[in-house]
Amino acid sequence: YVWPSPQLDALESLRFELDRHSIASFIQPCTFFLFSVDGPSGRSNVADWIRTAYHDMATYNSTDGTGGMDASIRFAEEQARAENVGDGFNNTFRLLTQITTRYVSIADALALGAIIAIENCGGPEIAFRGGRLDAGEPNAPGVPQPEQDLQSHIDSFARQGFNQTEMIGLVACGHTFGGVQHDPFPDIVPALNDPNNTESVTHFDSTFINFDNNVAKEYISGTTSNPLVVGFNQTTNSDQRIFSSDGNATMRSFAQSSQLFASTCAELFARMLDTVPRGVELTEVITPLPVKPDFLALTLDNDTLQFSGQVRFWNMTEDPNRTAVLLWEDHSGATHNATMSVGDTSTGGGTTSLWYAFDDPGVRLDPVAGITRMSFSIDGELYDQDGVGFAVQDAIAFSKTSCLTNPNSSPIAGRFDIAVRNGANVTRVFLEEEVKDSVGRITVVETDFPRPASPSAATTAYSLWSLNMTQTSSTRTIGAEVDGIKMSTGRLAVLFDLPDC
Ligand code: HEM
Repeated sequence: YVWPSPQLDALESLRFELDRHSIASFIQPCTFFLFSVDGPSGRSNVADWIRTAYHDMATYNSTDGTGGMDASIRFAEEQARAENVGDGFNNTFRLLTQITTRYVSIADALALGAIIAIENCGGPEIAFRGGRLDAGEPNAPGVPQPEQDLQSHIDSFARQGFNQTEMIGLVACGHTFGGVQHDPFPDIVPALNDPNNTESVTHFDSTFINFDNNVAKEYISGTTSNPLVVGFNQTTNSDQRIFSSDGNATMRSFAQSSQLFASTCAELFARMLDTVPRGVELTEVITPLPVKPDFLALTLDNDTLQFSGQVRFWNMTEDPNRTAVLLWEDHSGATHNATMSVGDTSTGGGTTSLWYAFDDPGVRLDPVAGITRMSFSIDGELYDQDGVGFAVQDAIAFSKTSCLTNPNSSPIAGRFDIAVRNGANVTRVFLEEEVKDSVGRITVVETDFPRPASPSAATTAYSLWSLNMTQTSSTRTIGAEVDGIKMSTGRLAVLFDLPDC
């Protein structure tokens, strides 16, 4: 995709800058389980997330297009059903809702969590698309249960959009992680009284914390202890019935080839996560941008416009001899350049990225000339998104005239000034505040800056729009409507660091 795209940019960061976001910290190491009470529980966040994603999807009805990945399993009413026994679903949302924003739905967070868990615990790379929408109410039931017979499972997976071979695959792919707990399934697995497995989990294979084909190898060699294969209760041996339903052909092929198992699972997991209610349009598969600007900020300081930001170069490591240059074009078509300084690195997707910065206060621009787009040059090689450049919107900027009108009040009060470019088609400037609706979906509440009756000129190029506000604990950012299109600057509207008026 072409940068900027707020939703794709946000999803791309979560997917590929693992060490900068909280998701990865919950699955490092893959044995990590945040909710253990009495020591090692035998459970993991990883297994919880993957099972939750499957149970969310399993309500899909391919005939009428209802159900699917829409985070409806967050509703207590779904979790109260026998098909969703256990606290793993609640645990999952307690962690994964930490990364939801207006751009990242709860269902996208769930899909991302499952993908990052699988990939980072030995699994194959899985194609990730974003754009799932969160259900406003529970879906109809439909998750398979171990005591159902084979035909019910074949029918159930067919309703979900998977044929019999794919059913065998998806169950094996899921059951390479985790196991069955005694508490929710006392009729399937025994209490273990093991201080290293406090929740009495009988695991599906001997390597239950990571992805591999041992679930198939141990099944075929007859050494498995999968409680849904060799459980003492025949009725609940659903994996046994499913795995053997084609004469073990599929499981044998998985046991023989770890590569076939990995590639089959990559495809089936992607399809599972992309099974969404009819009408929901997913984005393209998100791949890392080779060059990605971020944290851009424009600040009007008297007669200069300061432009700061960072840019990430995918799969690049530091080299002190390199010259990294920011190039930008102004409204008159002239180009300018500045050398960037080397900043941080970030890792994710098995790759290290290098960040260059044109950090605070950044480069100084003539406000009249402004900026329209930028590109980057590394040792003379130009990065300009195939000629389109990286568009920069200078219609609005934060103005340094912003100040505290009442620094001693509680909460403190101040005036936020936004500089609006003269001649730009800016119809609104507003505060954005992300709030959760009654079912946990994030929406944005906007508070308009009054349009000044006679704009006070900040410079020859910009006029000020002002809003008096008090400090609240919630995070607010600045947005505007430019040429009829809403945009967010991402700029935080915080009062604490402003000078007194
Ligand atoms: C007929 C289909 C299936 C049945 C009857 C079934 C049944 C079960 C049962 C009874 C458990 C134990 C849950 C617990 O103790 O908390 C379990 C765990 C699990 N299932 Fe399935 N499952 C099926 C398909 C799938 C599929 C398709 C996936 C994913 C692709 C999946 C992923 C998991 C995972 C990751 C766990 C481990 C959870 C943990 O250890 O906390 N299952 N399954």
